[in-house]
Amino acid sequence: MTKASSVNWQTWQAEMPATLMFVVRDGKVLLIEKLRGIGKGKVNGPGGKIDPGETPLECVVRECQEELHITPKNPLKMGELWFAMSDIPDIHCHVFMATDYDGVETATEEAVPMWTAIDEVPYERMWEDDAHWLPQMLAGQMFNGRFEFTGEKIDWLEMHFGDAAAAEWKHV
Ligand SMILES: Nc1[nH]c(=O)nc2c1ncn2[C@H]1C[C@H](O)[C@@H](COP(=O)(O)OP(=O)(O)OP(=O)(O)O)O1
Repeated sequence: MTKASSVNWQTWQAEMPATLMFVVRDGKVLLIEKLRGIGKGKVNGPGGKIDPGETPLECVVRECQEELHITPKNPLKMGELWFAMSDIPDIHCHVFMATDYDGVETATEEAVPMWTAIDEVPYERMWEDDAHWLPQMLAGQMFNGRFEFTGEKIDWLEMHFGDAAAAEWKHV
């Protein structure tokens, strides 16, 4: 990106903390078609808003239980995403991966499960930022990313990958 960010990221604070989970097994990733909330109609991982008093890890497990009736085992934090939005609250999203889970993935009022080959992830049906970090995360890299959106379009972005990126997370 050539233009400068219009956000002061040193002082920026999100109005909404949130989470995402990507379960990966046998070369496939468990995505959802999201039926309500922010990003309704898009493909994403399960996840949602962090409740007051909840940790990101507690939230992502609860959201997987609510949305898909599964409990991910040993979730590993992989990244943080900072979204400065134009028309919805700014979001600080904690992204996790897991390779195993209890339960049977089940469609609910919130989500329809979609096992997808890692090389067939439908980025055109996802938030625009996902193509900037999900391939790298699925290849095992930790990351952080800052994005400015107007509506659902990215105006500016900055991504970092690797251990140095994890050192910049605002929350462990
Ligand atoms: N730019 C973006 N890219 C992305 O991949 N996920 C995003 C995103 N912006 C928001 N999300 C996700 C993160 C989180 O899982 C979700 C937060 O909104 P939701 O409305 O789904 O929260 P909840 O499931 O808690 O909502 P309700 O239960 O409907 O109140 O949206």
